[in-house]
Amino acid sequence: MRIHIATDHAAYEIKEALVAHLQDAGHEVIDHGAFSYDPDDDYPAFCLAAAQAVVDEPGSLGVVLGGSGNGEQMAANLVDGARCALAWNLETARLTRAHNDANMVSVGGRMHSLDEALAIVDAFIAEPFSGAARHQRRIDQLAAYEAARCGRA
Ligand SMILES: O=C[C@H](O)[C@H](O)[C@H](O)COP(=O)(O)O
Repeated sequence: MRIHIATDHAAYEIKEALVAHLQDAGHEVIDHGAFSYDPDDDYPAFCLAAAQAVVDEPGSLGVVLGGSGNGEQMAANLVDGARCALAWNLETARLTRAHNDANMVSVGGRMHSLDEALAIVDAFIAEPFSGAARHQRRIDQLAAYEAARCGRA
């Protein structure tokens, strides 16, 4: 699977480990930054780029990392078509695929050990969307709002 990834300084080491982890698992990882450790960098540009890439490549998934994952999730969700959830354990990671068909996950690198963060991302990637009608109906309602807001409907 093609996976777009981004982080700011707060989870830079986790991103490096995650890229290697995902590549070892056979995924194609596209890194949208940060490309070096800079304690003063800002997450929006990295996360917006990753989210746009996910939307531009249906079937791909995205991972944004930061200290809490909060701002990274907010940034990603500003891109039309991005559905980014902040996952904070295995269950929230699985549920956002199964119920929300999330195409991106945000993880707070300061909230977890490295092993926990990797496991959260693994759980997110492994879980399929359930396809249940009630979940699709709700996703469609959000998409309709987004389309209207953007003048597409
Ligand atoms: O929501 C934002 C993220 O958690 C950032 O990674 C965090 O705010 C960065 O904080 P600082 O610049 O204090 O390292």
